[in-house]
Amino acid sequence: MTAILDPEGVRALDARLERAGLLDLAMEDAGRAVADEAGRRAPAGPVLLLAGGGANGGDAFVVARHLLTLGRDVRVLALPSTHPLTRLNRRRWHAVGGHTRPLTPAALARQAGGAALVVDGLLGTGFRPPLRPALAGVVAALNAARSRGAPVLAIDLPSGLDATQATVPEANGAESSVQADVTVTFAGLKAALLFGDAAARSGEVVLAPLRVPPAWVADVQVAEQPGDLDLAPLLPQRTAAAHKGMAGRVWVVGGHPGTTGAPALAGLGALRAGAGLVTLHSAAEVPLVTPELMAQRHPDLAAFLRDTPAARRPDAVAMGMGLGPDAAALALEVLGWAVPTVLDADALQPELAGRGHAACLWTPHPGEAARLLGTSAAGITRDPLAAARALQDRLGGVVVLKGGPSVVARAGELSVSRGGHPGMASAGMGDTLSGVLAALLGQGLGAWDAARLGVRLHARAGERAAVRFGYGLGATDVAHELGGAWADLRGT
Ligand SMILES: NC(=O)C1=CN([C@@H]2O[C@H](COP(=O)(O)OP(=O)(O)OC[C@H]3O[C@@H](n4cnc5c(N)ncnc54)[C@H](O)[C@@H]3O)[C@@H](O)[C@H]2O)[C@@H](O)CC1
Ligand SMILES: Nc1ncnc2c1ncn2[C@@H]1O[C@H](COP(=O)(O)OP(=O)(O)O)[C@@H](O)[C@H]1O
Repeated sequence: MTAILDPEGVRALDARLERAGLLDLAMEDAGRAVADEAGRRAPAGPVLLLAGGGANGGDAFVVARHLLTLGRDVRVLALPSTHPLTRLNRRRWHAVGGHTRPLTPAALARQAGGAALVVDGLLGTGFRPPLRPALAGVVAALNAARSRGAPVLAIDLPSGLDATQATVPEANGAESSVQADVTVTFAGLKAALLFGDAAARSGEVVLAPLRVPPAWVADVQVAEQPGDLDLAPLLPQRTAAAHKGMAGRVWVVGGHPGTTGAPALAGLGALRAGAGLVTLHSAAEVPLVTPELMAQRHPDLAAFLRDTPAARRPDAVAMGMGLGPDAAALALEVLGWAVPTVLDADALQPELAGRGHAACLWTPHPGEAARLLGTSAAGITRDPLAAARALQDRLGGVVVLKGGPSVVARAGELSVSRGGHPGMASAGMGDTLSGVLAALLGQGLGAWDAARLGVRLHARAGERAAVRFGYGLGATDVAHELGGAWADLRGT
């Protein structure tokens, strides 16, 4: 399980390290991890380090000392600092024979010329946008050096990114953040390293754990990112005596004239994620994508749902895909059954807020999330963790805010998925996910576990299918890889 930290959490962790007399050692650990990565990335040639005034700059001085003691050609350009540990590590750097020159855009441009690697230790989690103009010139000079061929390694976070934001802060059209090739981050991931344009600025992300009790990090995390090893135990198990009635009866309620493919894709997702019996209920004629699915057309879908006796209700429902304008009323009918239910697409309506139950799983993409919260999609994607928290507050149950990566939220807890493929940005992909989630609910998982496992299975299936289809990936291709994704997780 990997922690996701925000600046407040980092400050709390720092305070705890300080009380324990371990902060100096944490900076030493951090700098050593960066020096190791720098050695791997650039085994020979000069290394240029840029040190800012805060602890991020202190890390840079530790890196410089370690590389120097390994016999490397090391140059340091630094801003003045009042930070005690940064000053301490600057003295240690000088004590081993190192030199420091003042950091200016011109000095950077000169020194970066022959560098095998430039290490960005200007700003980390302590940075608050907007970037001051004096540093904007340095950031621009660093990006220019990179475009002339010098690879850039960022310490903790590329300078100029706000650790909590998926967007790159703006600064009057000037370069506002560093473009890194690799970022070595400490103790836990930061949201900026995971989401949106900010993540694209970070390059490859390497996590360097600090040697502290894991509970110290868990105590301050804002979210977690489970690994496949964490999720594998959630996979439903069957004995040889299993029969279809034990593997979950799933209903898909969706489709409307003109949007009949969506429920079919959800049905396929449910089938491939192990549902024993999948029935599509629709007001329209749904295409038969595979004969294992049963499809029932109801001229009056509302009456059919209303008249379904408790004994005939399924183990789980996925509803909303292509369901059309009556979706909210139909959803209210199904919510009254208190059966585990995935609400997607047209069933994601603001009037359903507060009408759900604990076994509801809401699966908005950013556009639907914006409709539910009365905000813009840009507002949602800027801070997906905050958006997922707000959606869960509003809707209750469990929320999957879809994206690459998706965020799963339940009361007081956030989980960020990993993996997937940009080829999954294609129509119908979310319909398949709804089916997967309903299948897991139908096999007895709770909404939180079904969401975390289902999102990962779907993402893994996408990774597998992308090997063949790349950006031409279709939702059915992903559905057909679900069995392989399941086997991958079981084999971890
Ligand atoms: N607990 C942890 O996770 C650890 C964190 N460490 C390092 O500590 C860093 C955080 O250190 P700090 O809190 O000192 O903060 P930073 O070093 O990230 O930033 C503070 C510096 O940025 C400047 N600054 C802030 N806003 C600015 C703006 N708008 N324009 C220009 N300059 C601005 C400040 O004047 C100050 O010099 C982390 O990113 C990481 O590199 C490591 O030392 C190891 C332990
Ligand atoms: N770039 C990406 N990386 C990983 N997964 C992605 C990416 N883009 C989309 N996805 C996944 O694909 C699905 C898209 O869902 P959605 O937008 O609801 O599609 P639709 O409404 O067409 O069915 C979500 O599960 C999302 O997490």
